[in-house]
Amino acid sequence: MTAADPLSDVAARALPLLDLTDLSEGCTAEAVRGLCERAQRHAVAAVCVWPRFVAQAAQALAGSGVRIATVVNFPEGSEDVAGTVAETRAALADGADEIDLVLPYRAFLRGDADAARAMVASVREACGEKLLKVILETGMLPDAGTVARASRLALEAGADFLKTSTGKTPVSATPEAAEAMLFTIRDRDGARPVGLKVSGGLRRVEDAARYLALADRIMGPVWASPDTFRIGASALLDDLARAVEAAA
Ligand SMILES: O=C[C@H](O)COP(=O)(O)O
Repeated sequence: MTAADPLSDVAARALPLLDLTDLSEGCTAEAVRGLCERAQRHAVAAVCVWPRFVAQAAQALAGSGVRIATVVNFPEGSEDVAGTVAETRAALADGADEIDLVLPYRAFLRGDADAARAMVASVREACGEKLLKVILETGMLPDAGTVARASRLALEAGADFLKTSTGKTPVSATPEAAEAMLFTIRDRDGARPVGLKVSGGLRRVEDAARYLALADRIMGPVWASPDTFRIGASALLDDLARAVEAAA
């Protein structure tokens, strides 16, 4: 994917990679019903909803191929391990396929890497075979070197995906952070497949194009698939759908 690719091609490629998200404070069962309908209509990768809506989404999307993601230790990253593990187990029991865990990034920044590692390892264990994405909250990390260190910690503790942001801080995904995460994924030891989810503040098809181009450049043009690359967004679907429809 390059800057010269038509936006309709970008959008067609991005739709099956989308984690269609509603993590708004005032989210309602009615909003989740609409979210699930749109997710199914556009065959996105997953919906990402608050834990209290997982059972509803799992029921609405049963047999559709759209996966159910939810968030734990979200958005502050400061819950305790036992509570976060309990939250994870409850979400899985309700039908979650994927857990998006906020790294205790404040502890990590204070130098308490052990606390951050223990959280990821404990939730990894609770997840079993289910997908674990670890949100680094890169907008709160001071530089690319710190993003790379947090990425390595999360991968070593068992993350299946690195994810940039909660969407709740002033700075969300940036190309610089995504690049540092992709380099860490590419250069890690071991053959276990690992993916990247860019999230937070992505609104336009051009945003998707920028991150897909980055993934293609660093990981190669056939790497990005729903198993390795997701775009988490609450307000991107309409622009993607418009671009696809405009070309039809
Ligand atoms: O996990 C994804 C983010 O919460 C979505 O952020 P957004 O509302 O800025 O798209």
